[in-house]
Amino acid sequence: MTDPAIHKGLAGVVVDFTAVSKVNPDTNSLLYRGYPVQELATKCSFEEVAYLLWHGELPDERQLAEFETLERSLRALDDNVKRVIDDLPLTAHPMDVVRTAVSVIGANDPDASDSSPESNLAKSMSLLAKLPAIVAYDQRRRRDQHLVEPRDDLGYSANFLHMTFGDVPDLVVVNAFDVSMILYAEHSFNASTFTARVITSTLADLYSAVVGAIGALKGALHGGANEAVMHTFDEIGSADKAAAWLDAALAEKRKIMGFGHRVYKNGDSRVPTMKAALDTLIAEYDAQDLGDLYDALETAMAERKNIKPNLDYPSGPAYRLIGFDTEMFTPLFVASRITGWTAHIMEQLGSNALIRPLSLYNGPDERHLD
Ligand SMILES: CC(=O)SCCNC(=O)CCNC(=O)[C@H](O)C(C)(C)COP(=O)(O)OP(=O)(O)OC[C@H]1O[C@@H](n2cnc3c(N)ncnc32)[C@H](O)[C@@H]1OP(=O)(O)O
Ligand SMILES: O=C([O-])CC(=O)C(=O)O
Repeated sequence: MTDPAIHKGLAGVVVDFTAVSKVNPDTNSLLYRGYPVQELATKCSFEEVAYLLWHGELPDERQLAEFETLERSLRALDDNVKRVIDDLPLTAHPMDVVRTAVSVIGANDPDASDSSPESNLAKSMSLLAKLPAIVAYDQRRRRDQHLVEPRDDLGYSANFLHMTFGDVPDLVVVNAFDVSMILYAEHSFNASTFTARVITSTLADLYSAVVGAIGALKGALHGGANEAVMHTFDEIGSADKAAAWLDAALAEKRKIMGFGHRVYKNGDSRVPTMKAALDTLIAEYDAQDLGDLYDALETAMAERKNIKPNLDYPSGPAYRLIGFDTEMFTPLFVASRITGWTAHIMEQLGSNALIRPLSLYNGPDERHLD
């Protein structure tokens, strides 16, 4: 009997249907519930996109107003969550802080194990509303600054920046941030979403699935790359050093963070939109040096490896310009991706099958104790 084929990393394996999003590398497109993400990024708010991902349709005026009112009412952090964050050392990575905070919220929810669609939607909304407060609180405590309370007269992104920096930046900055939130929201069966679906498939609760997804997103091959891109930029220093730096890095067989993708082999569909948002920030902050470095590394990588940037490449420098510390970048991804993760958790539960693949044993032959 021949051995079954092994699909290392599940590359190329189709494991289920999804109606949440469609990633098409042939047309270099990404649809959320049928809508091109570029159109959503220019015409919709992050709140409308969250509604779309959860409900399958964009909200009408009344539905959006209700959604916004509810989201704004849930933004404040409970004291028990703040206390747990306060007790975590500053040596803890912010992703560990977010992961722990979500776990605490879950442990304090008396309805944690109610997996009805209504309850899971309510939990998803609560996490969507609270994640900005968690990220902002952690960013501020690392800067020895006090908590800034949420404002319910502001939209999601403006309030997120207000809670982080103590004021609302120019509209161009809020818009660029909102675009990044929309682009990061959903991407089919990526590693963190698949993790959430695996955990959900055991009938564990939504919080457990989200905590697991945060763990999967932390890695540098996935969400952690937006932070790693900035470390690369800091290591290189300036545009004129990019090509030599890249040659040395490739000679050492290093992976260049923010480049390459498991599904897209000819460029990430989201990059042009995020690069345009980055360009508005470069103009706003008069940061052409950063833009030059971005272009120089991208060009050198294309020449040497013909590998294109993924979404983390423009997002990292955008978050730097907005003012976030580098290690806060992946938690920003969490704040956005909570929408996609929870949409998939609800979809998985809607037609569940335990996810349990097979493996081919290659250990010692059967043997026995004397
Ligand atoms: C939002 C996101 O999560 S997007 C992904 C973010 N992650 C990163 O930016 C990390 C850097 N990129 C990578 O490590 C990879 O491109 C991945 C993990 C994203 C995709 O990996 P895979 O689909 O497994 O591709 P794989 O690693 O097999 O790459 C194919 C070839 O391209 C090379 N390659 C791919 N990406 C890179 C890179 N960023 N730097 C250098 N070489 C690369 C590989 O070394 C390999 O070369 P080889 O055939 O000579 O061995
Ligand atoms: O799809 C992937 O493998 C990774 C990615 O781009 C994402 O999760 O946004």
